[in-house]
Amino acid sequence: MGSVHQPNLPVIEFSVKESNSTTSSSWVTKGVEVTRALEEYGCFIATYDGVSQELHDAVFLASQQLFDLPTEVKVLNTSDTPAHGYVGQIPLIPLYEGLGIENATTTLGVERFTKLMWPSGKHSFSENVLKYTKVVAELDQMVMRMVAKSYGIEKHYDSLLASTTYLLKLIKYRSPEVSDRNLGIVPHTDKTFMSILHQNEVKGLEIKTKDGEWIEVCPSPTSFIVMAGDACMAWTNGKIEPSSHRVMMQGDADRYSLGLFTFIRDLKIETPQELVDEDHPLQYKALDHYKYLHYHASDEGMRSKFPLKSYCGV
Ligand SMILES: O=C(O)CCC(=O)C(=O)O
Ligand SMILES: [Fe+2]
Repeated sequence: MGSVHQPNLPVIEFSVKESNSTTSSSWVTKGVEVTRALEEYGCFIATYDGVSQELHDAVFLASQQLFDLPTEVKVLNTSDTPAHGYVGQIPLIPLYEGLGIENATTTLGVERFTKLMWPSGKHSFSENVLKYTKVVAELDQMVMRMVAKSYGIEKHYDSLLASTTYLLKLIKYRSPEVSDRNLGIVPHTDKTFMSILHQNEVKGLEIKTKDGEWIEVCPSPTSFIVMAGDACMAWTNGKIEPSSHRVMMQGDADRYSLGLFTFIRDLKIETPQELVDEDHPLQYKALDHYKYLHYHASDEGMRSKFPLKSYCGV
């Protein structure tokens, strides 16, 4: 190892204060930086002051309490959409357990979930989760507005934003026993529009660069991994390509992570004309995001090496 070159992901600083200064020159410059990072790596590290240390600790504690519930309770979290409900006890990835909260930036969505898990109520869970999702959704919207502005497609982003829904995925990886493989989650790209990941103090997330190297992402309470999903690739005519990532577990501590995922509902995702020309012909037909999620979970979709292309490639 020793001299092996370890590339780093770009780190870009964000502040809640910035979300309204969308015309300042520093905002525009940052937008160019963000877009370049997404084009080059499919993701970047955002440092963000929106989640205080206190809120960080509170949501990870809430997550721990959630996973401590009996399996019979956790499986009550079902969904019509693949991988949006409870996922666990999968032989290929025995360390992994995930629970999804749909409409996670709304009081209704979060309270519905809380009631399902704690029928007699657990106000602190709803309160902290909602605080977290709202402030991280602001980061998502800042990033996407910057990308849209730098491509000159802001008005198209406005209509996408109006149809954006947020799924909060709470994830636990138990520490591997001697007989376990240490694979936490298999290499994959996200089927989302965008994903924002956050991990507790236990590392494990690895991201593959275009050169095929795996980069470890160091956990920090103020760092978020902003990552493009397949739907973003279709929207940007392939300019932004999602990165493959996986989780590898080591040591004897359990790992908790949070993913705030965006999906586009009730609107077909169409590549803006501004991104299509003779040198950049249209790559993807208009995409129904939820139908794509079902396709991806079908036998045909699972067999496909590149499901986005087999589903809606031109
Ligand atoms: O746990 C992590 O850090 C990554 C989770 C992930 O990649 C996913 O849920 O799609
Ligand atoms: Fe992922």
